[in-house]
Amino acid sequence: MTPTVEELVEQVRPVDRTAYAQARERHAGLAKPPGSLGRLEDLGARLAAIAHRCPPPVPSSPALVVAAADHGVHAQGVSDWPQEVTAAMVATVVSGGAAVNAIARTVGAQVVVVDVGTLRLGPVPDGVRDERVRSATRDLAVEPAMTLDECRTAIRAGARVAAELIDGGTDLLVTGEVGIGNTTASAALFAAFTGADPADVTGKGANLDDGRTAHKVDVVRTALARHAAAGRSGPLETLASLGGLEHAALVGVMLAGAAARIPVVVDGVVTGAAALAAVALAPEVAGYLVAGHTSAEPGGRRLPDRLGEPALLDLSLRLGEGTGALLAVPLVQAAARVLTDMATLADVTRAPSTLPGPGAVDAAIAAPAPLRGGEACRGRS
Ligand SMILES: O=C(O)c1ccc[n+]([C@@H]2O[C@H](COP(=O)([O-])O)[C@@H](O)[C@H]2O)c1
Ligand SMILES: Cc1cc2nc[nH]c2cc1C
Repeated sequence: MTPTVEELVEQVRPVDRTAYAQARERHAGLAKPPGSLGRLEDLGARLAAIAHRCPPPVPSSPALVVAAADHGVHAQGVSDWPQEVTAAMVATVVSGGAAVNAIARTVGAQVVVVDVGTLRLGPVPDGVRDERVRSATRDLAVEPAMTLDECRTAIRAGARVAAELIDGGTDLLVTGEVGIGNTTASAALFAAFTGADPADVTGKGANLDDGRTAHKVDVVRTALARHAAAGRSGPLETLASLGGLEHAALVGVMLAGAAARIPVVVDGVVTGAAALAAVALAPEVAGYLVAGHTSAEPGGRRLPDRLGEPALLDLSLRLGEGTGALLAVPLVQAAARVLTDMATLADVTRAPSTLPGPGAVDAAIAAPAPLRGGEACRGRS
């Protein structure tokens, strides 16, 4: 039985501050000037906190979950593309021809496509996980996009897919999505969860021109006013009112990953909007999320602030699918491997003859404070 949304929230425990501190201390004693691996050290310490152990395991089986759905708000003219492109891109991803497949092959990640609500007349194609809740959301500018039940069902579908992957050995979850019109829903979620003005978090999505982007801002504004007029509401109501079925499914992926103490890499503005909803539902989830890249879409630029750390990459990507998150996978693996594989300064002191410059190394490593011992975790012995 898939847990309820409340049970999923309940299963998320805080990350482990002790493992974090141990990793920080270990970093200080590794064979490098302290702090010289910069943000890779920050990430390594966070991975230890996520795994509740130091050193953290080196992720070897990353899996990307691409959640797909369509959007009723498309009727407002907020996208340059027909809705059929969503189903077409789902078929492309499952057949291996999308950008995300090229990157997944490069970084050795499994790709799982989950249809939670695309518009289609027939069955979903072979190879696509069929978790359709309904055929597209309602128009969020005029009414709640989902009922609470539909929203819960999509969250639980995402959690179920993630839990099955984790049972099968996945040790790093990567989030992705496809959904024509979903940058409008994402902008609405960013505005609702951060208090930002719609003009500051709404962009051209998949190449909308300037005039129609201004109209898109108005649509987001209308949706927020409608939602506000409906009265005070919690995170689930906000997600159901303004989000998409793929946002909800990705919330489920994030909750399940956090519950299993597995890092979850966030992609662009769409998965970022899902991350805001997940953190609003279960604040401890934030500790398990890694911002993979900064999307060029304006909302995406705000995500790192909300997660409390800069994204790992900024390559001006604005495609979605999970492309930027997947590109960050080797960084996550390297950050963990540094903590498991590197020699310590103490090891180096014991074997100075293996390093160049007779006497120079001894002198150089005499300068840093020696390991205090006891607290730092051990990597290779
Ligand atoms: O994730 C992002 O940062 C991102 C930024 C711009 C566009 N997208 C993708 O473009 C599609 C939505 O664009 P639009 O203009 O139809 O809202 C959807 O399939 C997303 O995957 C995604
Ligand atoms: C072609 C295309 C590919 C995509 N991949 C993710 N969103 C997309 C939107 C479009 C339009």
